[in-house]
Amino acid sequence: MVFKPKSTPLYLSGLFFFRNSKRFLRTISTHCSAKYDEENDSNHEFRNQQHHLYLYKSKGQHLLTNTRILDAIIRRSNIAPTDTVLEIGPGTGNLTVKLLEAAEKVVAVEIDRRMVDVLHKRISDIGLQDRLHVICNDAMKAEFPRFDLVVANIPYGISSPLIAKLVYGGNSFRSATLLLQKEFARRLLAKPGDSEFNRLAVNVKLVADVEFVMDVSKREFLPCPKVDSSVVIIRPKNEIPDVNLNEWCAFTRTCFSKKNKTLGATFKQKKKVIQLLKLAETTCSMRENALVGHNYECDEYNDGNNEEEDTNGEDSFASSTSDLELNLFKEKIVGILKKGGFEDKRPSKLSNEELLHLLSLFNQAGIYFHDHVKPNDSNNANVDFAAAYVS
Ligand SMILES: C[S@@+](CC[C@H](N)C(=O)[O-])C[C@H]1O[C@@H](n2cnc3c(N)ncnc32)[C@H](O)[C@@H]1O
Repeated sequence: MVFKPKSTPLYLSGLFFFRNSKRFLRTISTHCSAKYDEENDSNHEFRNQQHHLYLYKSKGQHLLTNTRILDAIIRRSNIAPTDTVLEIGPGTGNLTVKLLEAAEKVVAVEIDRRMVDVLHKRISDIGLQDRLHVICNDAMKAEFPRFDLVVANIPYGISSPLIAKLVYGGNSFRSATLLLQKEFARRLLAKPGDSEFNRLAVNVKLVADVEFVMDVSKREFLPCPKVDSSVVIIRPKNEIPDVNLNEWCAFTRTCFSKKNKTLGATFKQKKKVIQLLKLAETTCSMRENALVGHNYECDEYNDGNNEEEDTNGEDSFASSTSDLELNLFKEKIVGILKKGGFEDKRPSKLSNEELLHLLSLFNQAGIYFHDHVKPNDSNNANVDFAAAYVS
C-alpha cells in the first residue's frame, strides 16, 4: 500500500510522530516541506514553511524520527529505573519521552528556547514534567548537575569538545550513548595503525573505552542531513593511568601536530625545541620557588598549547638563548627518543602504553609539555578539558 500524504498542512506536532515505515518517513519529510531555503537564506536555515518553524542547520537540528532506532538506543544504554540521564540537545523530545519512560529523571540541556518551549509542552501533555529538568543553555557553557548516564543525539558541531568535557570534565558517570557523525565515530573508534587514528582517539582512550553500537542512515532524520551517523557508547574507565592529564593532553598535542611525521622530525623542529626549553626552565624555576615557599604566577607564560600565542614569547626567549644551549637541549630530546626507540616511530602507530612510556622518559629528564606542572600535581583536580579535544 502506498501512503498518500494528506493535503492539509502538517503541524509542528508532526515532527513528534513516529512511524516504523521508512517510506512513510520519507513521505512525511517531503510533505512537511522542511526545506533548505538556500536562495532566501544565506544563513543556511531549514525552513518549515507551514509551521513557521525554522530548523537551524548551524545548530545541528536534525530530528531523529524512527522509533525502532530510538528504542534500540534506549535498550543499548542499559538505563536503570533509578538513573538520572543527561540528554544534550533534546530538540522536540523524541528521545526525551523514551528516556523518561526508562529513567527516574532526565536533565536536558537545550540551546534553543523554541525547542525548550515545545519540549515542556509535550512532556506536560503526557504528565511527566516532574521528572524532567531542562537547562536552556549551550551545553559547552552549562554546568552539568549530577547524572548517571548520558544518552543523546547531539549537535555534531560540538562532538569533540563535548566528549572532552564529559570524559575530562570531572563528572562521574557510567556511560555515554551518543549519536555521532559516522566519520567522527570512526575516528573515535580508530586503533593505532588505522588511517583515522588521531589525537582525539588517543586522549579519549586514556580515560574511557569506546564501543561501536550501530550505523544510522541519514534518511532517519528530519530534515535529512548530508551525512550518515553512528551510535557509540563511551564508558569511563574505573582506573586510569597515573599521569597528569593536562601534561598528557599537551604531550599528545605535540606528538600529533604532524601525525604522519616521525617523532624525531617533530621534536627536532627549532620552534618545538625552543618551546620545550622554555617550559623546562619555567618548570625548573617553579619548583625552586615552590621549595622556598614563593607564590608564583605564570601569567607571563602561555600554556604551551596555543602555537600562535606562543610565538612572541618564544621569539624573545629564542633571542636570549644561545645556539649552543638550544643544540644541547635538542640533543637531550633526541637522546630520549633514541633511548626509548621512538625516533623513527610515527605517533599514529603508537599505543597509549608506548606514548605514556615516552612521556615518562621526558618527564624524568625534566622535560614537560604543560607549563603548570607542579611537583605534586598528580590529582588532576583542574583538568583543562578544552585542551583535550581536537577541533
Ligand atoms: C540533532 S538535534 C537532536 C534533537 C533530538 N534529540 C532528536 O533526536 O530528535 C540537536 C539538538 O541540539 C540542540 N543544540 C545545538 N547546539 C547546542 C548546544 N551547544 N548546546 C545544547 N543544545 C544544542 C539543537 O537546538 C537541537 O535541538
